[in-house]
Amino acid sequence: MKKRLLILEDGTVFTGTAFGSDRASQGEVVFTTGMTGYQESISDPSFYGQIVTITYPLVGNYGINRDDFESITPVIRGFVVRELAKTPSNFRCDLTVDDYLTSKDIPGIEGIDTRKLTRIIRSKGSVKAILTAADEEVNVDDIVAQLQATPAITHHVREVSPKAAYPSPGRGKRVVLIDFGMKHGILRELNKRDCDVLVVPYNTPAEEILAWHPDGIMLSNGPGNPDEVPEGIETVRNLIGKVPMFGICLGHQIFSLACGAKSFKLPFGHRGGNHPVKDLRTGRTDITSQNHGYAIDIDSLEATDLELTHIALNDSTCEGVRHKKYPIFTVQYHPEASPGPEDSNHLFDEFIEMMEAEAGKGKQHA
Ligand SMILES: NC(=O)CC[C@H](N)C(=O)O
Repeated sequence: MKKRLLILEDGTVFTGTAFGSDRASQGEVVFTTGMTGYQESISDPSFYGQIVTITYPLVGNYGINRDDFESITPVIRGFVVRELAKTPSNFRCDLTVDDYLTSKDIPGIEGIDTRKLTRIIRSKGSVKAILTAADEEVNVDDIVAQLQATPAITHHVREVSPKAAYPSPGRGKRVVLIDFGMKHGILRELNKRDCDVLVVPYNTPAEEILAWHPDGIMLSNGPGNPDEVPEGIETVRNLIGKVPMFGICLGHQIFSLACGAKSFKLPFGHRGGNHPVKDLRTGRTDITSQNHGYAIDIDSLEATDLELTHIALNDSTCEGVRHKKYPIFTVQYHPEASPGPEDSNHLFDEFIEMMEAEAGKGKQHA
């Protein structure tokens, strides 16, 4: 068994056992509190550039299966667990996490104190780290200096958004889905409702989108800082008021920025399948799936046409908004919830109803 090190920019060194790829890797370490759903997390493009640690102590016990991927190519920089199951047992299991990560050239480390790691992230905030072999030549001071000098990764969305548009046909509502690094779950939910979906790259101009005569626009999740997606913000700004919209996570942030709101980086993010969110209009609390490091500043909504609709009950940050004049709503959490609870799945039905209501208005005017 090969030894591997996880070295943090504050100088903390964790020594564990290597699995997955043999290469060294660098990224921002983030923790997620989901007790299951590691396959969906590994393949969620919103984790681009990040080393993911799971707080639940045993990971991999049902293996990797054919059906639960959220994207074709996983883009995490590393995977950190307390204990990795070597002999998964599940009727859907195709291969082990170790074999899967090896095939995708992603390094992992197991046998480290993931609680300690999580407490460091919670108290220090965003932490850069490197995963490397435990050789004699490793000079921790040099690595720490290198980590501290490395600028944060930018342009995440460009790396994960498709290069060209493609259809996912249906007979129902025509939806243009702007893919900022989409989880497949979003497409799955639209397909389930028979939507005629056209998936387009993040930098598709508004005129091109409108030329498809969509009934609605879906803004996907995606990685990185929403302020670094000016093309997306511009496109969305030019679509407001022209067609109903529904946004999720990065899509929610980009829409809010397009309306004049501001975003900020959360101290350590919201990641997991157990985050309570309150709908301020109904008083109902949903348990939600989340994966975000940024949030929209609630105070900045005042100068916009947006109404705050949802808040996180753990830290009272913004979890959803609605446009005061146009049929547009967006949420910071994941109603497509893979992995996670399905409490908020009804939002996709509301999107369909919103498109139907808008189409009805068009007929009355005709
Ligand atoms: N899942 C997402 O879309 C994440 C949005 C954004 N990248 C954030 O971290 O806040």
